[in-house]
Amino acid sequence: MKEIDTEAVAYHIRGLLEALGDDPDREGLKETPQRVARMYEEVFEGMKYTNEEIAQMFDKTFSEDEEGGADRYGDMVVVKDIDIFSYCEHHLALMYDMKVTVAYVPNGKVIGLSKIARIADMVAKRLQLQERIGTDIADIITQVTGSEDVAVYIEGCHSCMTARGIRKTNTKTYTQTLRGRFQNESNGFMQWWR
Ligand SMILES: Nc1nc2c(ncn2[C@@H]2O[C@H](COP(=O)(O)OP(=O)(O)OP(=O)(O)O)[C@@H](O)[C@H]2O)c(=O)[nH]1
Ligand SMILES: [Zn+2]
Repeated sequence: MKEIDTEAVAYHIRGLLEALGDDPDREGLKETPQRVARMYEEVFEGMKYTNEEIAQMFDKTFSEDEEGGADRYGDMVVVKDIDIFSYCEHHLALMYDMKVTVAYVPNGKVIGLSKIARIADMVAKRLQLQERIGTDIADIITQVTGSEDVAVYIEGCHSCMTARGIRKTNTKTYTQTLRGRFQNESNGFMQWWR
């Protein structure tokens, strides 16, 4: 774990306000550097942790006996429409209206359902690519459950594409990460997408 240097963030936000030609000492901006630093500490919390540390943090699994032996039948667990926000690493711009669907086939251990949403939340709280949010979630689910059969489907809007640049306000991006048996048998998963 590493801390975010909030003092340095505040210092640089002040410099940014100056660079934009504004007066960081005027009434409305006086508190802004500290406020932004506190906000960044919250929205970039995931930058404090590696994927391994996030896996340890949310390693709440149950053995198959307790859960009725779902894995004996190769049953799939799907948690659908986890809503997240993230920030694109190219523009520091918001990714919004994002929904994540995670599926996996338990391999002796099932993970607490809320932990799947917590993992998605935490990896989104980084400077990200939509593609990498998917691979980060899949890596962590595999580490926690020991299952290689993981799929992650993400839809999202990128403000760097909607509010500026190409300005395609209705455009959504869809990404999928398919691991293990989902690479060959993804049909059963795909019916959960929408
Ligand atoms: N693959 C991927 N690309 C992204 C993501 N978020 C933003 N981008 C893209 O990153 C690219 C950066 O391109 P650049 O040409 O360096 O930046 P730019 O001049 O601002 O590009 P425009 O957005 O086309 O104006 C753009 O095409 C963005 O749309 C993401 O999550 N995944
Ligand atoms: Zn961007």
